[in-house]
Amino acid sequence: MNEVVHFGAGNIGRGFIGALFAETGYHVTFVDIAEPIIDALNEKKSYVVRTAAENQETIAIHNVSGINSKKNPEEVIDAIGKAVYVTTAIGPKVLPFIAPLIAKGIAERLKTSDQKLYVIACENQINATDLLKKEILKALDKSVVSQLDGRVYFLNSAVDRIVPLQHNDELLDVLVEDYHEWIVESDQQLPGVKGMQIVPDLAPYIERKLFTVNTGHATTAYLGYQAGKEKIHEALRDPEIYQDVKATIEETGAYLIKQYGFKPEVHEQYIEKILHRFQNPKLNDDVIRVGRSPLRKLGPEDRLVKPAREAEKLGLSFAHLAKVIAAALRFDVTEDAEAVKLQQQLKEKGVLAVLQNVSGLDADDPITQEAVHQYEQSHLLKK
Ligand SMILES: NC(=O)c1ccc[n+]([C@@H]2O[C@H](COP(=O)([O-])OP(=O)(O)OC[C@H]3O[C@@H](n4cnc5c(N)ncnc54)[C@H](O)[C@@H]3O)[C@@H](O)[C@H]2O)c1
Ligand SMILES: O=P(O)(O)OC[C@@H](O)[C@@H](O)[C@H](O)[C@H](O)CO
Repeated sequence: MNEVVHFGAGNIGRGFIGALFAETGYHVTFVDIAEPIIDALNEKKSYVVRTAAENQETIAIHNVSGINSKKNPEEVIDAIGKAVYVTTAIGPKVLPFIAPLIAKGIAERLKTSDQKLYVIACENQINATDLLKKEILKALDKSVVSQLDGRVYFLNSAVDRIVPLQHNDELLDVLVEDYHEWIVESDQQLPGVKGMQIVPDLAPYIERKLFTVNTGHATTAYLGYQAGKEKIHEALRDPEIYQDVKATIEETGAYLIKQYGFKPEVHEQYIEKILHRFQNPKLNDDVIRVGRSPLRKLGPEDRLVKPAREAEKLGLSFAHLAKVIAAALRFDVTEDAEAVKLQQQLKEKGVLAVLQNVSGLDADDPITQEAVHQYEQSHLLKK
């Protein structure tokens, strides 16, 4: 049986990427640091994925196991030696921490195997695999780096499936939406995986996904949080929030259409489909999950600031995006380490310094000015 090593046995790992591999017929070794999940994987060797849909589908996932990378890194190195794919879904900021172990696995593998290995980061970040590759290369000797060509391939990808926080009776089971899309950039055929789509140029796909699904999601979360909503579908029941979310992804849409030549009517259908997905009450998705890690989401290349800057460059509207940037600054969730850091920085340094340091936005940038204006307005609103 062909082998896959997947880092991150969390919601997307078990509910999407790992599940697709297992359904295709691969054995999936999940690598994680969450002991209970790894123990349960090794004990049960299976779990169930259920779709949050009217006609619920129940998919039994078999041929899975786990390795705790903190306790047994040498087992991870062995598993990489036998794998066809190494994939990740752990969050982009964690990639640099797992890269040295993947590098060790690759170095050992190259001593004995000529089989091709495909490395794919499945994270919500543009070119996440490039980032992982850079970190892996840093950890490898030059003599090993020179052997990678034609043997180890690093492929960027875009992943789309909403998997909320889980509240199931069984620890490993996962509730997911039925919609899913996994697009991998490659100029050659890859060993088959059910549901994986291969394209020669990922840019239009990843930007369309990140700047529509994730921009719209973040907008719902941050405006929803400000309005005291707990759930994404509840936030969208508020007509004002719904209008703001739609207007924000119309702004990113105008940029995407101009940049990539998407047909406006087709893009409009894409937007409508996404709004429909967000409103699924069976997902019961939390505002706090979707708004998580606001420092990452306010980053210069992420879902809010990047499309605002692109719109600005093209002379398009960015007022709604600026409003969401302001709302993100109000995300004050004590369980979220980045939200705590953000609020601390706002208190100590002020909003202009935060927008400069976190988002790379200068004080005299019209996006900054609009965001600061909205930030002050939202303060008045809150009181
Ligand atoms: N949940 C979604 O709807 C969704 C959809 C598309 C993409 N994504 C992306 O997928 C990635 C994972 O998201 P998620 O929702 O599955 O998160 P999650 O928190 O459910 O899963 C992440 C897993 O990574 C593990 N992990 C953390 N640090 C680790 C380390 N050093 N070594 C090994 N494992 C480690 C955690 O223990 C956890 O099990 C993120 O980049 C996210 O943006 C999520
Ligand atoms: O995972 P994040 O924190 O980058 O973003 C939160 C959600 O928007 C995200 O997980 C979506 O559910 C997902 O990207 C849908 O494909």
